[in-house]
Amino acid sequence: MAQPLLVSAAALFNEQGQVLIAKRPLGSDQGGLWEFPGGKLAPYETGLQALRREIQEELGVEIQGARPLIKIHYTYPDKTVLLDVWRVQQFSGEPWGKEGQAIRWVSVRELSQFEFPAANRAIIRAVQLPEDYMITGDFADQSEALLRLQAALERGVRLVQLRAHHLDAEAYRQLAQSALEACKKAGASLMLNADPALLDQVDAAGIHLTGARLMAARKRPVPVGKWLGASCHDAASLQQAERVGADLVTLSPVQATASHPGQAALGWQNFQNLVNGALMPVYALGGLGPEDKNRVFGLGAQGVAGISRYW
Ligand SMILES: Nc1nc2c([nH]c(=O)n2[C@H]2C[C@H](O)[C@@H](COP(=O)(O)OP(=O)(O)OP(=O)(O)O)O2)c(=O)[nH]1
Ligand SMILES: [Mg+2]
Repeated sequence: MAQPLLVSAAALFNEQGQVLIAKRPLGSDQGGLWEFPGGKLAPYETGLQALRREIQEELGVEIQGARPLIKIHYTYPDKTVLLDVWRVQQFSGEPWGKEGQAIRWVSVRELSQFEFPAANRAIIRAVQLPEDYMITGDFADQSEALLRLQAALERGVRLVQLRAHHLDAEAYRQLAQSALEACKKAGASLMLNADPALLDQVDAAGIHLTGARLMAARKRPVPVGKWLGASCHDAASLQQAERVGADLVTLSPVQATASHPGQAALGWQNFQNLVNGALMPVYALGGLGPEDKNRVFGLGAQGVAGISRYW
């Protein structure tokens, strides 16, 4: 296969948390579609060097701080691109369309309303999703679960998976309804680790499929506009997640954990190789906490998911 075209691009954020998008000129590749500004690496440039140069050339701003957001290897009918996307929150200068292109600041929610090249689907998810994904752990009763949830929301958690395999369907539904109210008040998204049909009764952000539900799914089990998450452990489950249109996945166990004794750990090298082949944001799960985020960003992951260190 031909070498992929190496491209660096920036998700540039302003202080209001809006992200900058630019319109590709008509007549260019993917012309007329919106994009994250950036461009092709010159020979011998690193991704970050190309990013700095392209953002200066296209927007007239100087990047002061950037971290890896997501890498997407995507094959179009005529070419394969490797898009190396960075999250840029510190820069100097006021961006303007130096090459005559239209630019706009939009909220991350609004991003879904603009037309982007096909490779950008996963990038948009990565821009919209937070760095931490809390999975609920043990609790004695509903009130303890809600207290722990409330405390986590106050610590800043914005994506929560309600995992409670010991509850029957009715007890789970009741807890999910209360958890949803708490999450909505905090501006957080709630993922139900449950039968996708429960979304008809509990208007949560989405469904997180267990490994077994993922492998049994034939098509995307949730409507557009809801998130679909899935638990992956290897290349086959990542491929299946891609096939059913998952928006995000957890990949585990990166390290051995007390909650899943006896499961062999992937280790960092396998984790990185699997993330490189994934076409959606990947959360590292298994024995990790917030202090591991910088390491996992460097390996191409969205962030860290966890029970023990978050619950
Ligand atoms: N910059 C950017 N390119 C994208 C995005 N999504 C996507 O599929 N691409 C593709 C389109 C192009 O084939 C390639 C980027 O090339 P480019 O045209 O921006 O390269 P460049 O800025 O160096 O442009 P030029 O010097 O060739 O005019 O990656 C995106 O969000 N941003
Ligand atoms: Mg460009």
